[in-house]
Amino acid sequence: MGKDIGIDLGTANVLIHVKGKGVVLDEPSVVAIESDTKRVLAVGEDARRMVGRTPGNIVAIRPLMDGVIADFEITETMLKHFINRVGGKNWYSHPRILICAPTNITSVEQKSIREAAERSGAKEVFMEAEPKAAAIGAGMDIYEPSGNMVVDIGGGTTDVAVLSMGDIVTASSIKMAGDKLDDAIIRYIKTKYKLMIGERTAEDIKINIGTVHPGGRDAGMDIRGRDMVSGLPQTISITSGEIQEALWDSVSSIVSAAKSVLERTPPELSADIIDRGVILTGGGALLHGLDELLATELRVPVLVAEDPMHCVVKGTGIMLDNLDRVVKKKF
Ligand SMILES: Nc1ncnc2c1ncn2[C@@H]1O[C@H](COP(=O)(O)OP(=O)(O)OP(=O)(O)O)[C@@H](O)[C@H]1O
Repeated sequence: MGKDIGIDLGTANVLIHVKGKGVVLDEPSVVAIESDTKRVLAVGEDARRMVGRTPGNIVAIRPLMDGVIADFEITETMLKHFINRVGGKNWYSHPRILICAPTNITSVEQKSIREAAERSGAKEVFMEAEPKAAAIGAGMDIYEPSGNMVVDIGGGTTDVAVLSMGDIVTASSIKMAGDKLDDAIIRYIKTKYKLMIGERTAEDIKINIGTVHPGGRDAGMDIRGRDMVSGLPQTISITSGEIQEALWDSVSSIVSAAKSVLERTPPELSADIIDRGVILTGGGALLHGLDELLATELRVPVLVAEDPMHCVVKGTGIMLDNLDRVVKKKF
């Protein structure tokens, strides 16, 4: 008998839940390949360490971009690799797979996610909207007739949704999330200091000293990059205040997306959201000060879910228990 598995196929990370076992895999969505032979050299964390550090004939690819598949073959290779790793020799037959996707992707994009899962060995593929899985994984009771609002900020997309009676009432999905915040930091440092830094450094800055709440954090960091004028390596010091400035425009789009969903929400459900608060999930929920900024802007309580990066995959795990009943094959 095959086991059912739930997959959070994210732009930044892939997480897999195996029914009866829990979350068994949490790896970056990166594949390193030799460009001339197309041979796969590493997948996941091993490949991530190579990002920005590969010699000419090796490329470290992130096959998903903005929440959707950018490179189909590499996504399939990556999924197969991860599914085999968690199943090992124990897959007696092909598993049923529940996989999540952002809410506003096109039917072609949906089809390509489904096909990648099918070609990775699934017997049957079920798809579910990411914010629904996130809300369930965050412990919200979305099956009651009351309003629950979730903001899931990943690497590629921010998905905002109000859910009631098991379904999405209003939603918005924007291609503004962790990756674009890193890009904003790269651009800021390039413009202000004429210093080129890599994606990994930008992410480290965001996590270690970044904030979006005025005066919320007062930290500093020495960073290294390549001076654009001399072409030589250089070290500079930056502060949390500068990163807040760098992130301002990008974070404003996340705030606007959340506002627009609230504005379209029926008043009874809005009243429930005032009582229960908005729940933040995804890695972006950990961005320093985002909860406070959203609470100020939306004028409702905002809470970060426990273990926000695991909410979607945990949600798939809970839905696996009732796969035939609660999940549609299409959404
Ligand atoms: N402490 C932190 N502060 C700010 N951002 C963080 C922190 N920890 C992780 N992140 C960011 O969270 C993002 C990854 O989150 P997550 O794994 O939820 O995304 P994903 O599910 O792969 O993406 P998507 O749902 O968009 O496809 C990355 O951009 C990462 O930089």
